[in-house]
Amino acid sequence: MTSSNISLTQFLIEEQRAGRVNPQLRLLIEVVSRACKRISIAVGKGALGGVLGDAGEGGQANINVQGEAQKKLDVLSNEILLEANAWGGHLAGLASEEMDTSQPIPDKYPRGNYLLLFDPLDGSSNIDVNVSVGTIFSVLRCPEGVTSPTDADFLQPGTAQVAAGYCVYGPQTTLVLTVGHGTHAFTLDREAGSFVLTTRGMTIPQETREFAVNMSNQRFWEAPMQAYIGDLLKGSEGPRGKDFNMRWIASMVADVHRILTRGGLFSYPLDSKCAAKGGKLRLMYEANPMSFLVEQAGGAASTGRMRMLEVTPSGLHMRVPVFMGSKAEVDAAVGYHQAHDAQAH
Ligand SMILES: O=P(O)(O)OC[C@H]1O[C@](O)(COP(=O)(O)O)[C@@H](O)[C@@H]1O
Ligand SMILES: [Mg+2]
Ligand SMILES: [Mg+2]
Repeated sequence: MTSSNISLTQFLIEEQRAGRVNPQLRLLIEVVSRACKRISIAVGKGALGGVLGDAGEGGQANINVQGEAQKKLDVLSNEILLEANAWGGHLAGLASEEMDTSQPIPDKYPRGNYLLLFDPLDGSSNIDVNVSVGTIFSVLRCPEGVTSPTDADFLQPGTAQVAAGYCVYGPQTTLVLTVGHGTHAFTLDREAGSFVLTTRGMTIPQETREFAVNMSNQRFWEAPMQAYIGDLLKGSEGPRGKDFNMRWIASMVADVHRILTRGGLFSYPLDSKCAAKGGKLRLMYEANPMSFLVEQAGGAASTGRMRMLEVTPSGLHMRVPVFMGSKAEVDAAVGYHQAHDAQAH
């Protein structure tokens, strides 16, 4: 990454002058980035901050709306994002992977025009073992005339997003952002306390020799996924004619960050364990914001059967199969699904 002297604040002012963000959206992104700084500090303290381990009392785990045991840092990150965004006047409502329903901004605060959705801490299983985790966020417009939004107001396709981003808490804390005009990376200068633009216009190579998937689920996958990965594993001796490498961090933010940096395919396909739920990853908090960032960097994102950003959400916590990254490789994976479905009819 090349360093610049442009802070996130300066970048957003430039974007505002160019007419690509308005003052309310600029404030929203600033507030989210400040919350990410606070989460980064909490993650960095680890055991010293008493933030590791499961949330809950008396040995009883807290189970969230996803049916998953919450980590202390899941709860803390959620609270940091809620608290930071409640009173600024830039939002009409918020929704989080960790909350059952959306929350309108309380009456005592001014309301803005935007809806914010987030996965406060992605890759929770990696928190306790000191492997990168992150925050993912998506911004939608509040429908015209709605002053107190309900869940239904959030059910907009990914194409309606006005901004999306993630912050990965790894060896460096990096915020990656799109407002619909390219995907840009900002690295946290820990001493100065500000995010500095380090890559303007991230670009994902079209071709790749690297894929990311949880291989332990192989026997639970659908036939087209079995066929696709089977051919990748045959390498130079198979129909793809080249050897592939595999990486799986099990933090979507970290896996997608690698792909935005050097290319690759990220996949969490449908499997028989998660089929009843529709998939593992969440459309509104994970798949849509990441798909927007990946498309803005020249990549592609699909469910395997349709463009991710065109999926009509049926619920706030809807889950979907995910394929994203280098365009030629996403197209290849989609091709296996199309061929299978065509044969089945
Ligand atoms: O443990 P698995 O099945 O490999 O799943 C890993 C995936 O689950 C996730 O951790 C889900 O996100 P949360 O940690 O926010 O629930 C993704 O980040 C990651 O890609
Ligand atoms: Mg997640
Ligand atoms: Mg999470």
